[in-house]
Amino acid sequence: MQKEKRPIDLNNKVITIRGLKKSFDELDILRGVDLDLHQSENLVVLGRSGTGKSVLIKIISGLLKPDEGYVNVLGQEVAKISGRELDRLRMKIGFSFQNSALYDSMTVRENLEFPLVRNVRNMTRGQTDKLVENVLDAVGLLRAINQMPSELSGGQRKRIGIARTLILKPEIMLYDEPTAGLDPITSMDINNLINEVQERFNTSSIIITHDLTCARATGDRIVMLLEGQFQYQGTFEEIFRNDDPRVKAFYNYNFTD
Ligand SMILES: Nc1ncnc2c1ncn2[C@@H]1O[C@H](COP(=O)(O)OP(=O)(O)OP(=O)(O)O)[C@@H](O)[C@H]1O
Repeated sequence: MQKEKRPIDLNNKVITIRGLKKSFDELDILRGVDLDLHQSENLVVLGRSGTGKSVLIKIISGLLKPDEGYVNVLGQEVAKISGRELDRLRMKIGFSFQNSALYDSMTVRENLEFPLVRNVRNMTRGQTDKLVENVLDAVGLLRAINQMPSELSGGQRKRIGIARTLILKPEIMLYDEPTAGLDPITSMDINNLINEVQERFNTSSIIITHDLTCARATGDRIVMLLEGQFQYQGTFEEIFRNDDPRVKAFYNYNFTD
């Protein structure tokens, strides 16, 4: 299902990237990437495996250094800030990884408290409980508060992973393959959740995927990474109206047997 169009404030950017290049040995992965993420926008980055989508996310979050180019996140140039500033910046970025990376020996409640204990000082028991319940409610899993991750389905674990990220009230969400390994119905639930998070928490998000159903359902705007650069951008319809055989192949791979 196509996402309903939302008004985007083009003057309010939370990420600006210009001329980003990154190579590993002789392999040129990103060859001059330009990207803007606007406030409260869901931006989908589409690309085949190995095109550098994860590398891009790592550069945005300061885990990898660019070889060339300008990367500004929430007003700070990532390559130029100190380690401490980078830590503070990372607190404003929520990551939803492919595997939800929950601690199996902890209950859902303990998993959600973990980032608070590590990052926020002087919280009372009552404040902690309230935050945990609030994010669990946001992902529709309040009832799972005392369960162990092993008792949950893949989709539920994914939701708890997203709740754990939301607990620190991130301004930017980075979703890496949010629907990977999930069945179509559970995937649709996660797509809806991504949109609900956008509405409820006013986050700006980058959604990395090669699942076109996810792209269509969540993306206010879609960019396509081909051969190290964003070659096309627009709405889902605008991108796939294109005659470029590489774009057509991507579409056919997703929607035909
Ligand atoms: N730290 C690294 N050292 C060397 N090569 C790397 C490193 N990180 C990524 N690469 C290479 O960069 C390329 C892009 O990797 P990346 O993980 O960004 O792909 P991707 O688009 O996210 O793919 P997928 O959809 O399969 O996750 C790959 O060829 C990978 O081997």
